[in-house]
Amino acid sequence: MMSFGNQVQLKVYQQIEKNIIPVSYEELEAKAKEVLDAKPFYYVAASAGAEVTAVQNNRAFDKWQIVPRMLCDTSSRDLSIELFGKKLSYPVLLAPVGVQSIVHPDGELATARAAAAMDVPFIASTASTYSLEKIADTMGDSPRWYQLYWSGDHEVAASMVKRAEAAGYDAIVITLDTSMMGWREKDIEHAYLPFLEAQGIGNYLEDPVFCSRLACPPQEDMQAAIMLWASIFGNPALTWKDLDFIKQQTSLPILLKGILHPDDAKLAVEHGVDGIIVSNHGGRQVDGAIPAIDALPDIVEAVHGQVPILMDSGIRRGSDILKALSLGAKAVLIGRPYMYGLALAGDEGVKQVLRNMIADFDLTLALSGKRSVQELNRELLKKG
Ligand SMILES: Cc1cc2nc3c(=O)[nH]c(=O)nc-3n(C[C@H](O)[C@H](O)[C@H](O)COP(=O)(O)O)c2cc1C
Ligand SMILES: O=C(O)C(=O)c1ccccc1
Repeated sequence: MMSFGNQVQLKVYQQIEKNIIPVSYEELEAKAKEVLDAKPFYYVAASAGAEVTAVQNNRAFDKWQIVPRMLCDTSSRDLSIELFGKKLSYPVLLAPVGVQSIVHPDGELATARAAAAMDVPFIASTASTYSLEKIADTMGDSPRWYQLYWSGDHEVAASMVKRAEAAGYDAIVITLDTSMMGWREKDIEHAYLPFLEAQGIGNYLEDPVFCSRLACPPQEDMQAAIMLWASIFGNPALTWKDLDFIKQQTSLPILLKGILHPDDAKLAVEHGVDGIIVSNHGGRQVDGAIPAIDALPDIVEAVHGQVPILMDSGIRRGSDILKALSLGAKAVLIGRPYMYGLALAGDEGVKQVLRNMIADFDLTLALSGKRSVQELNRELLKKG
């Protein structure tokens, strides 16, 4: 009986399928730094302020220690989960990341191809270089979710959601933590804001409502389109009451991304959302914010299993996934690791990052004495 994890190991050992990119996260990042120009590299790698939260996102996992169990017959394992009535092969999704063409010309299209090949859902960003329809077209029936940046122009937000539903996306993720960009020192020093270029707003440029707000087609006056984008991108005036508006636009499940406070998690449930993503945006928004893995346990407790809770920010290896799931997350999202895979080797690179991370998780699960994601709980962990 050979598990997913063992198969991946064996293939690499036998050189049938060589790793074309580094395996370790640290080397992956170092290699991406070599091949990318400084501006796009730091746009991806850097975070807000002194990057305390970004560093803590990773370190905070070390506090939790796995206490493996023995003699549990882990010869066959099931990594699948069910979310919103659909089976997913793994408890892993690709986090929404905007402007992906800054690291690879195929951008989100390459990521979408890799996601489909690996049967891992891709959460396409509102701020994608390629339109949400073009992304969907590369994915066949493979699972995909859509991430909404709820713009100051409600009709544009509604249009995005309706387009996503028409293009076969399975869920809507509303990101709440980025009503404006955080204070990112590297990007300010570099005077680099990729969404102030045409490639950054590709998905908006194909939105009929967005274009209807322009005096002429965007191709004739790109500067005007970019200025319009900048004026409507974020919406710091939103409140919980506004959620009803989006709910009325779609029958898809709605998740809120960027929840860190247990009281907000309770409010989310009270307002009828279908899921929560615990996240601090990879440390890119509020420097000094609580690491996502530290916010997770209190939120799990506050929500009492009423809706699924996912998490991201700092997932780098299989053991991180195991810890997050043992603390009550239903699934995790990964961000920067796959962006480096994309930068280094396009869709093949994204595939390999996913394959390695899932193989590592599968082996860590087995060696901890567990056969399935359902068997994971807090009893497997000790707080060190
Ligand atoms: C370059 C970059 C762009 C991002 N763009 C978006 C976005 O468009 N929408 C969104 O909800 N989150 C965005 N995020 C945040 C990710 O979805 C995710 O929360 C974060 O990357 C997870 O942390 P990790 O990178 O430590 O895995 C972005 C992150 C990065 C690194
Ligand atoms: O950079 C980000 O973190 C992000 O969320 C974003 C927002 C708008 C455009 C591109 C990326």
